[in-house]
Amino acid sequence: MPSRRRHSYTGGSSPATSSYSTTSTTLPDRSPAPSSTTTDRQAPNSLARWISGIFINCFTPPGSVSSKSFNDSEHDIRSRRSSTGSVQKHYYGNGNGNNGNETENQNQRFSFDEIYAATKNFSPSFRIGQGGFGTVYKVKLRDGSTVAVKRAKKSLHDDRQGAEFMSEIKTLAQVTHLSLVKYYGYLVHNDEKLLVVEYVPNGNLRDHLDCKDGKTLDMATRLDIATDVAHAITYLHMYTQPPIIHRDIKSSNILLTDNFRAKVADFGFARLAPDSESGATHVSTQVKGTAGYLDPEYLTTYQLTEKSDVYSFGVLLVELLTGRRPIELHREQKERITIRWAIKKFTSGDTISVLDPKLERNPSNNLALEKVLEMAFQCLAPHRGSRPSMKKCSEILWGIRKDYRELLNTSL
Ligand SMILES: Nc1ncnc2c1ncn2[C@@H]1O[C@H](COP(=O)(O)OP(=O)(O)OP(=O)(O)O)[C@@H](O)[C@H]1O
Repeated sequence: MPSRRRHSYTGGSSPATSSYSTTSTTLPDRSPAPSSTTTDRQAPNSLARWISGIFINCFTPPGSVSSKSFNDSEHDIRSRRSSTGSVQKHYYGNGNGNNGNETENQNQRFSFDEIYAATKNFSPSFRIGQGGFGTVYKVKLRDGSTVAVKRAKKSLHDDRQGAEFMSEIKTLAQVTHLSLVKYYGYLVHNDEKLLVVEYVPNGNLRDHLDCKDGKTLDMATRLDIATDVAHAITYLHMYTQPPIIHRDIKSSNILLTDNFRAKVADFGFARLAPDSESGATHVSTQVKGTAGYLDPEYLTTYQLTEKSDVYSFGVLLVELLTGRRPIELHREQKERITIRWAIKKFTSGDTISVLDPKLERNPSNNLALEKVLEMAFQCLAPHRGSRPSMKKCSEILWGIRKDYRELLNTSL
């Protein structure tokens, strides 16, 4: 498992963007939602300071989430005071919530008891992952289907985590796309909260880049994955109403199918994007995401737009091509921040040296590296206004993939 690096930036020292220069071309933004915000502050000065800021500020103050993102009335949540005086919330769906099992899922095909039995009381042998939200289990249901169950950490069962949990559910419930992990439902049972989602069988992208299964992802597969992810985020930004900003695009949130197609997971941090009609912008009092992937302009302004996802996607592209994590602390200083190192190499004309050493140097791989990196650096522009939309990224990637295949076929 990759180490967890989720951090919340809580203010204090001014986080900063990099002083690097990107390639000069600026792609037109075709995103329908406004990506500029009411204030456009000065770009900060140093990526290094920004990174260190993240490490210094790596905590989330309890109760600091500003808004509860689940609408009680919409979901028939009935609050009542328990004998101990604490407020308990119960979720009623189809009326099948017997034995303390309550579910919001209208077409319930699983119950808490079933999941509890199938995992032998959440035995570690059914565990497939661990994240900030809690532990993930692989569960075979009685109808023969397999699902992934995310069990919320008990220590996080406070209002803050509750809001996050509801946020994830609400967001997931809205979206259906081949390249997004499907939502099935959730269960609340006493102090247990379980989120039930589509099981994606082939692990996460980070583990594959680390060759945990002993096999290297070839360039064609990496391009397919990049294209799938671009399509999924484009869908969130353009085809959901209101638009959804993922907020936590990273390699451990990219899950792979048996055919190595990508599905974007983990909407726990997702928030609804600014409403394009009203022109409102989301100003959050706390920044969430993962160190190394966070948009520096979001860190400075606290204003969230789709372009924050574009930035994280740029980091992900560099990770896909180099095989390196966004932050590699074991390396010498000048190579620790992978995007900085890659940008330096690219601008000095030494692009080829950043290619994942596990990949063959050949004309088609070199072409893909050059083209994808060029686009990645546009995504990483310090100012969001200079970044392409995800739709534009999808189009460019599609073209790169086509050129790559053609060159590959001619050189065979
Ligand atoms: N739907 C799923 N199908 C298969 N495996 C999954 C699924 N969801 C999560 N996993 C596995 O569990 C791991 C942990 O997932 P989780 O989303 O809880 O945390 P994370 O993305 O690694 O970290 P963070 O909490 O910081 O986002 C994933 O990296 C993946 O390997």
